[in-house]
Amino acid sequence: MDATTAPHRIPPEMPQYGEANHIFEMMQNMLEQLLIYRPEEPIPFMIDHLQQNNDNVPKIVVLGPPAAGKTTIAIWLCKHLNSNLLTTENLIAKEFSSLAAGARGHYQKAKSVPGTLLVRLIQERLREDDCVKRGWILDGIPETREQALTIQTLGIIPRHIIVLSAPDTVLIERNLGKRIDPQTGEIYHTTFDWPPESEIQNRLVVPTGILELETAQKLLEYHRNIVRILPLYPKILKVISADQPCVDVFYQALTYVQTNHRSNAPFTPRVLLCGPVGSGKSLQAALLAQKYRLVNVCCGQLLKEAVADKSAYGKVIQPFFEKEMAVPDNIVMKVLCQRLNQPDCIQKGWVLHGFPRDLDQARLLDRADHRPNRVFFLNVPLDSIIERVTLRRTDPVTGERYNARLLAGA
Ligand SMILES: Nc1nc2c(ncn2[C@@H]2O[C@H](COP(=O)(O)OP(=O)(O)OP(=O)(O)O)[C@@H](O)[C@H]2O)c(=O)[nH]1
Ligand SMILES: Nc1ncnc2c1ncn2[C@@H]1O[C@H](COP(=O)(O)OP(=O)(O)O)[C@@H](O)[C@H]1O
Repeated sequence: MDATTAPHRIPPEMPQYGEANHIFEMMQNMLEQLLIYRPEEPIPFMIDHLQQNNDNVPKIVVLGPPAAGKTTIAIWLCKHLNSNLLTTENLIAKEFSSLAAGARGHYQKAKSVPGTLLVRLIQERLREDDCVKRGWILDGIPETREQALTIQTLGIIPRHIIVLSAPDTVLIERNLGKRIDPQTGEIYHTTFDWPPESEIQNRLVVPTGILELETAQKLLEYHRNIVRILPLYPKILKVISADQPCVDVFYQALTYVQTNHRSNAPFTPRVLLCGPVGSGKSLQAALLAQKYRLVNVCCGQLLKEAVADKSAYGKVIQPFFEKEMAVPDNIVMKVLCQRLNQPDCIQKGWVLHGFPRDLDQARLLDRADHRPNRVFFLNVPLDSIIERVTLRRTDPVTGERYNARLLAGA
């Protein structure tokens, strides 16, 4: 094959650098902001965007019916993630803001704020330094599809959306026990979350809007709106049952908001299967290689092939095989790297098993820039291992491995 038609050899360090530094996601976020804001001067805008370096700060929305625990969970997430809580109440309470003053007027009259005004308040708040640097958590906003669409067009794109859910009857009952600490804004409950300190107990107040009929009306409004909002966020939302202890809801929410979504970045799987002898590494490797068109790299097999081919490395390895001694790590690494550096492994990706077998070998693999991006440990009880290995049969012609019990049953 002449040089002009040979596949371009992509050094493995290129895709690995892109993955390790999330270059694709960084460029994708910047492109998104450019298209949303369409700045007159794109280059200064991009420089400013990159200097903000806030692609990975929390950008969370907590939705749910009344009494589901939105505010409770949002407050706990804010504390844990050191981020900023945005609620209708604290947005309109903002001082020295004509927008907020206008919104307070509406809220005092109708106990609600017009959607367009609320979204402008959010936009104003998110431009502030603390939200840019430490992210934000929106509690119960957007309330309608129209608000969600306006928020999106303003470039306010959440990274995670938590949707709490619980039966209406549970929520109506639960809301009756809601109590608020007027000093700290903390939320408690007469049954599920009563403060131990008598000083706090004595100053708790009963919030408005928690009576059965009021909660039932809010539930109707919520159910009417939520079914029109959720389709706008197909890939970034998680529904969590709020009909369980607060702490359990919180940890499920925290786990979710701390995961990164699968990005559209080009991804070359470099899979490592670890596990004791007989745990099924070879079998799973063959299945993964077939399903995802990966190169199946069995370290033991590579060494045997080198010896069988009488290659330069094979001649060095053979004496170790004959004496049934472990082949030195540096020689194993040379054979392995020779295989992993081949175009098929770089372009298709690989599933490696039988190496590393210890920490020194793992460090050698890491230093050789063949870092796996998916690692699985096959954990099998000892008695199963013993049964499998004793029942293992290998086809001397193909090298295929079988289980005598499964063969007998075949
Ligand atoms: N029941 C059962 N048997 C399995 C499974 N995976 C593998 N085996 C059998 O267990 C034996 C060992 O499987 P292998 O895939 O060779 O295990 P391995 O981890 O590659 O073993 P080594 O290469 O020696 O470390 C074979 O006889 C397989 O047929 C499994 O998931 N369930
Ligand atoms: N998972 C839960 N189990 C029991 N009570 C809860 C739970 N989540 C919240 N609460 C209580 O229910 C009441 C309403 O919680 P709140 O966070 O204000 O809900 P929302 O903001 O969704 O209206 C509060 O008294 C709170 O302590």
